[in-house]
Amino acid sequence: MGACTSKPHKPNPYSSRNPQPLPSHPYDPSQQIPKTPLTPARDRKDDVIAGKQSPFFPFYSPSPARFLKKSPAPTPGGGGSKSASSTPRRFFRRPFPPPSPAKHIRAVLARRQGKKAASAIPEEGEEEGGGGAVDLDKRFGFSKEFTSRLEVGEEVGRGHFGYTCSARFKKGELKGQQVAVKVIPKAKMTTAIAIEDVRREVKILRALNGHKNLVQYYDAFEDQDNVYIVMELCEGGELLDRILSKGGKYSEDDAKAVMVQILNVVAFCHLQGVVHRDLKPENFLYTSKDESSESELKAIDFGLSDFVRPDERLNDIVGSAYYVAPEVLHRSYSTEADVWSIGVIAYILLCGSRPFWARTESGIFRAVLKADPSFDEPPWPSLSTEAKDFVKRLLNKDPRKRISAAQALSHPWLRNYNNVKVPLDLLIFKLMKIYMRSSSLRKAALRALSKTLTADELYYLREQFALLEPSKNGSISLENISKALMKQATDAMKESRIPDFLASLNPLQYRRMDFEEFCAAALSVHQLEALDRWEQHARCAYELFEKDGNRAIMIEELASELGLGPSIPVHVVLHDWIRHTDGKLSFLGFVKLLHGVSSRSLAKVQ
Ligand SMILES: Nc1ncnc2c1ncn2[C@@H]1O[C@H](COP(=O)(O)OP(=O)(O)OP(=O)(O)O)[C@@H](O)[C@H]1O
Ligand SMILES: [Ca+2]
Ligand SMILES: [Ca+2]
Repeated sequence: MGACTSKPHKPNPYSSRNPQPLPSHPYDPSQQIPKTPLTPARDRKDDVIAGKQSPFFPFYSPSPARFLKKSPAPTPGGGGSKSASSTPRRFFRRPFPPPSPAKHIRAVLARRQGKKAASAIPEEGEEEGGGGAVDLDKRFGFSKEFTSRLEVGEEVGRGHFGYTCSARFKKGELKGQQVAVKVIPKAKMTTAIAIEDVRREVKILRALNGHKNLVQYYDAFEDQDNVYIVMELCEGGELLDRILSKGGKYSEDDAKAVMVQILNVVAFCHLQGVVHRDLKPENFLYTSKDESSESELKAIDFGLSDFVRPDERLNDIVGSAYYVAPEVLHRSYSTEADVWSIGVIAYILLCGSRPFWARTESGIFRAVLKADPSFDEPPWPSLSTEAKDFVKRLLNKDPRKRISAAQALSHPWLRNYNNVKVPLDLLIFKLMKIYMRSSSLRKAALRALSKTLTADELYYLREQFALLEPSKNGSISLENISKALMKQATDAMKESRIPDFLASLNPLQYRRMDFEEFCAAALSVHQLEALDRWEQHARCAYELFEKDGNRAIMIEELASELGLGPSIPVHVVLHDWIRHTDGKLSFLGFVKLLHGVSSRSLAKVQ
């Protein structure tokens, strides 16, 4: 057992001598999360230490989608919305309570603690170390020399899965170096999933080491009782505490400074094929307490993170309720889910309250799925149009319409802030892959659409094209793409199979692509569709297409383009899309063609 746990004044809350009290009725879906006033971190941590009733440990895990099936439960104080599409905010004269520590979704805890049903809920203390955990292999292959290498100091923080102490290397080349050690008790790892999570947390930290906004990883150790993750000590505290100390409101410039750092590290993770899945202000730490200095923000806690292949959708429900994206609740998501969480953080920074709030977990989920966050109440009317547009684009409920982290850094609200550099975005390669597999007809339609892009919209594409270092004649090939990716490669890219994905861009091996074609290939039709001016774009593009690309087509040709199988009566479905007079595409057909094969049928092809 690490020295951390033997400190008499800081008892280990994970020890069976100090069990977390269970909720009085774990089944009660309306169980209230206690109202959370402006709570300094110290108090809430002390609450846990003192063994008071914790709102963080609901032990029952009903299907997180169950709220979709039943009518919304009325919630006291008007916190729940009566109509599915109304935001609970409208029932409040005052803003929501200020942000407070986020709770993990029940399903996360249940899966990781091995609770299959309510009847499986153990008595207090039963879960600690024993039960089903006996035959689990809890060997990680980490060094066993923790106590000889490090001297442990004060506790500096804690979460559900671990607690963190300051420490110092006793010997070796890092001798004297102050570090942080996250201690994860093996007794808490009662399922294979929990063990795998810890294994992956270390693997990801190790692979991603080196980004300036990601906590630096030094080493991992283990003994009989714990896993120890040794990393850089961030002395400036959690972003959440900074938000609370500022009364929940940041100036736009202060919010930009936070956003740029968060987006930088998240864009980097996404390029590596890592999705964090638990982005919240508690999981960003400042390196120093000094607000005026160069204190940097660091992402921590990759405990729920995973590798995701470019074409893959994840399905396990993971995260913290206030920050969880709608598609996570629908069990089909990828890196865009992190961008949603960043949107929630941005909303909180700018106005001081949460965009989706209710007293119960199911109430929060309903709001996330159905409610539109308010941008009408103060201080929103006094904030810049760009700031509002930025937050709205992050909080688009459709992940295909949501902008990526790299795109967020090129949004007008941020693009001129402090020499922001737009990083390479995997999204362009995903879109290029679909483009290359499209028919010449769809390519022509996309080309027409790309000609309608405004200078503002072209900014991101220009930046991405420049990152691919085109040749002197202004074109790129597969080699440019692989070089640009290799420059950024870490071990994580292998895990997330990005090299395999690159092979799908093989047609570019034999030809080059100029900027004009690149725009057609890398533009996102779904994202453009989310803009107010979409109709204009599409009409204008259709006119251009009429001049250059429209031709009489066979219904079968269009059906195959759209991935419609022979069992579907294509004549009936597609009739509206073809002009009767000349057999060419109608406007509706043109728009359908722009969208191309639906992602579902594309997944089948792969
Ligand atoms: N490198 C660090 N430097 C300083 N403090 C840290 C560091 N890493 C973690 N902490 C503190 O410890 C707390 C818990 O760490 P972490 O979030 O990794 O644990 P967790 O159990 O996985 O949390 P969660 O409940 O969010 O899943 C952090 O919120 C932070 O206050
Ligand atoms: Ca955490
Ligand atoms: Ca965690």
